[in-house]
Amino acid sequence: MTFTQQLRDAAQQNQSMLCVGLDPDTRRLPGAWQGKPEHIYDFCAAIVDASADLVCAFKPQIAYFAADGAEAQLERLIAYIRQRAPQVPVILDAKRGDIGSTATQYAREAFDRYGADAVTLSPFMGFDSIEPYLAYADKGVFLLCRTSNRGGNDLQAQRLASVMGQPLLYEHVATLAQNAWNPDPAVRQVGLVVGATYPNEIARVRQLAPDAPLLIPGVGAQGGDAVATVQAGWNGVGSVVVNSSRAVLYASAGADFAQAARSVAEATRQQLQQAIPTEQGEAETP
Ligand SMILES: O=c1ccn([C@@H]2O[C@H](COP(=O)(O)O)[C@@H](O)[C@H]2O)c(=O)[nH]1
Repeated sequence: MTFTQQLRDAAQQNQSMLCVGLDPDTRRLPGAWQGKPEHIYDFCAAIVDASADLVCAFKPQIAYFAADGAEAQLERLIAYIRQRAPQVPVILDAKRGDIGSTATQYAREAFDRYGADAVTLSPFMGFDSIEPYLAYADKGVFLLCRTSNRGGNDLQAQRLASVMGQPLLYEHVATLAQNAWNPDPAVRQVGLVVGATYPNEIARVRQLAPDAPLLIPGVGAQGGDAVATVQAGWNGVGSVVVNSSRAVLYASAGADFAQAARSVAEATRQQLQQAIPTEQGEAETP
């Protein structure tokens, strides 16, 4: 099954556009686990248990595991998600980008070692840095397009004088993902990352890439507007995957952390679903 289909099925089954981000900061682990990297897996597995029926994807951020030498726990966690929630795809947030020979190794890391279903990539080094990932036909990639941080403007909002129509850089990335960098439109392996903090840009990206899956971080801790995000990104065709990490993970620092995480995830899921334009409200979640 293709990644896009897997995403659609999970969204449909759980009636959800919510992706829970797994960003385990050891300083914020609950109770006796605080400051103990050996409990990263336990914490994330409890979050998975608490939210598996509420999400369309999980997104582990590799930095939080690698910084503590916890890669083995990340492998274990993804294997656990497979077993606990086989219908829910895993997007490895690694933001890789390198020449083809090195990208081949990064692709092996994401897909063979960790068993992720998709990975985030920087498009900065061009199509040959993306190609090794596309060789895995059933996997997906999300290219950084208009990121959620303010500094994203430094490059992504620059106008490209050399390209016909003079688009902004992020618009050019969206157009590439929709066309030239999307070798098999039927499979649609290439999605885009757009920040929930920039709804106008989400709408523009959706216009340029109507059927690309959009991974949209920035609701919750970064203050992005969940309703505006769905209104901008939803067209009934391309998947909308809205990530929230810290707001869910650290909803409580106490023994009730998993229940509190579930409550926030459930409220966010509902808010996103209710924002689907009414004439399509009962339609299949793409
Ligand atoms: O533009 C981007 C791209 C990726 N991220 C990642 O998403 C989560 C957001 O975490 P929150 O706690 O919900 O703010 C995090 O892993 C980032 O690395 C992003 O925020 N913006």
